[in-house]
Amino acid sequence: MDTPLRILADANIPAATDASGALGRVRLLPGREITRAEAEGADVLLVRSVTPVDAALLEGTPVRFVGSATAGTDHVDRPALGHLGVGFAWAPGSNATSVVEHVLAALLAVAADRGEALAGKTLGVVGTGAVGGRLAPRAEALGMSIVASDPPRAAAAEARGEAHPYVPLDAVLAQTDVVTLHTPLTTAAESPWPTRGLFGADAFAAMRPGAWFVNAARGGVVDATALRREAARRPCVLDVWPGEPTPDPETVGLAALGSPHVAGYAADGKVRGTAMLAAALRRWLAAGGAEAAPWDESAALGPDPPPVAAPPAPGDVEDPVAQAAWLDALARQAFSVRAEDARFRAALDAAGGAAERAAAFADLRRTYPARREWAHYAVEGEVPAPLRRAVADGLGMRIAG
Ligand SMILES: O=C(O)[C@H](O)[C@H](O)COP(=O)(O)O
Repeated sequence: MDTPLRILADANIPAATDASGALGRVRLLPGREITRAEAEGADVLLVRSVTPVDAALLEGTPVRFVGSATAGTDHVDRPALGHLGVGFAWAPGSNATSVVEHVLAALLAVAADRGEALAGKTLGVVGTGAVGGRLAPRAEALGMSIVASDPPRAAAAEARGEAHPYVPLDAVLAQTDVVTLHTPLTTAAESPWPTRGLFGADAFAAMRPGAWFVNAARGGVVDATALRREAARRPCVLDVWPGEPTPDPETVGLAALGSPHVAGYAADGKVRGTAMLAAALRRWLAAGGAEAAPWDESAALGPDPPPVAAPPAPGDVEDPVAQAAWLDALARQAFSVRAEDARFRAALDAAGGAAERAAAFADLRRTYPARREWAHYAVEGEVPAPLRRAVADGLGMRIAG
């Protein structure tokens, strides 16, 4: 290519310049400022979830390739991109482990704060893709039993004549102590099983009284009015919100734990997303005859974090309530959902109107403290035998010695 490729990237994509700088000239902008006027000066767009990508953004611009460093693609009109002949890549699964660990940290925190056990509870997993599929075995290792609903996977298995473990959503809601959402956000035009507004008054009414509710998928899967009512009735862990980036202040106030759509923000997951896009962009360029050396992402992540310390053994190591408290005390050394919740509430409380709240929401995400996936943590000290499986396979931390 004679003139350098003009790559316009969301400044919130870590190492975007390192990953793609060898391919062209990289310019960084906040995702919400990637407008049509900016796209007119770009050949390639690299975005995250806050940039709506559609014909209005791209038609008539030089953009020939769009990469989204995200697992979800509901901000991208993929048929429009196909129609315009614009290449597209995204990063499915890149941050799944991060979301799983946010959810596990939150479940342990809620259990510990309520003086309840996690072991022995039933977890209803709604959607068993990259996140739900990884969450289930880890929650099982914490002693939870799993009931899952996934209509697309159930239908595919049935079409192949295969048995499957899925039950209808109503059965999940009726049978479980905790319901956690891990679906994509889809409309009826996109899927026979649309999820937009899936959780309204009826779905909540079908849940057990007092059952916990977790949403780290997309805010639009849940109806805002129903959610506000439920947040007053049951422990709700909310990382995503109807109406993002301006969540309803009352719902925030009522939530057991809240955060600004950062469940997937472990550094490992974000860098993995960058690497997936960089590889896809290289493949796209190679198809047009331009080869470039692969990007080595290892330098983008620092060394492993320091070890975490096994808390003192509980008096009764077989007591599931004490076990949840012990696991929470261990997990929170790596990553504190309570600290994130406090930071979130303080920033939103300090913000005035909707515009200020939206700015605060974006700022919280931009300045999210560094977090690593738990596989990078070694646990030092004595891990009581009944908790070893929960630490190794549930939290996924390494037991030293
Ligand atoms: O879809 C995803 O990958 C996640 O929701 C991701 O964490 C969104 O983050 P953003 O692109 O908005 O920074």
